[in-house]
Amino acid sequence: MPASLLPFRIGHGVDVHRFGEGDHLMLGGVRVPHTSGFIAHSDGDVVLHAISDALLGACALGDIGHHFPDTDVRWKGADSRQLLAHVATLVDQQGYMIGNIDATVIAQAPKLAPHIAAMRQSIADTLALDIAQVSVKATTSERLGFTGREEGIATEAAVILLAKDTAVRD
Ligand SMILES: C[C@@](CO)(OP(=O)(O)O)[C@H](O)COP(=O)(O)OP(=O)(O)OC[C@H]1O[C@@H](n2ccc(N)nc2=O)[C@H](O)[C@@H]1O
Repeated sequence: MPASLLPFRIGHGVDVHRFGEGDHLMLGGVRVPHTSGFIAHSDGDVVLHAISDALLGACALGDIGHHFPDTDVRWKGADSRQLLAHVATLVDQQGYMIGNIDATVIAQAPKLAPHIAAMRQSIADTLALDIAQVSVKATTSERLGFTGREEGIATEAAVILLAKDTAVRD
């Protein structure tokens, strides 16, 4: 079966950002106060980047670095919700709609539980999804590795896409 006719496509994305100067982090489109910022060309939103990479991966369209090079001045300080929204249009152009998203933030700090609901809503709003289609979780790495040493934050995301011509409608 040609890949373009697959009724479902899954994708997986990963992103990492190193802590640097600053007093907040952008995570899932939400401003989270912290003792550091991210070192990044854009706003460094590692959650939205991992989700964007998962959506691009599901469509075999490469990765965010290919679509939004960190050498392109257009993305300097960019709100990563713009990047995610653009990726969503690429998914739509491929004939797919987003089924659901599950992102896991790997961070020793800051405590993200208070911000999860806002992240889910921000992602759902950006992608015109119901919040029930968007999951965001957080976990520590038990103080192991670069995340455990609070050198940065990683995020992994999984998505499933449904072919629009086969998606079950209400
Ligand atoms: C979002 C943006 C916006 O400019 O920058 P940041 O705000 O994160 O800095 C970029 O899209 C962030 O792209 P991202 O993909 O995370 O950056 P990197 O990890 O540095 O990879 C940049 C490019 O190099 C390629 N790459 C990466 C690692 C590797 N061993 N070989 C490669 O060829 C990747 O395919 C990617 O297209």
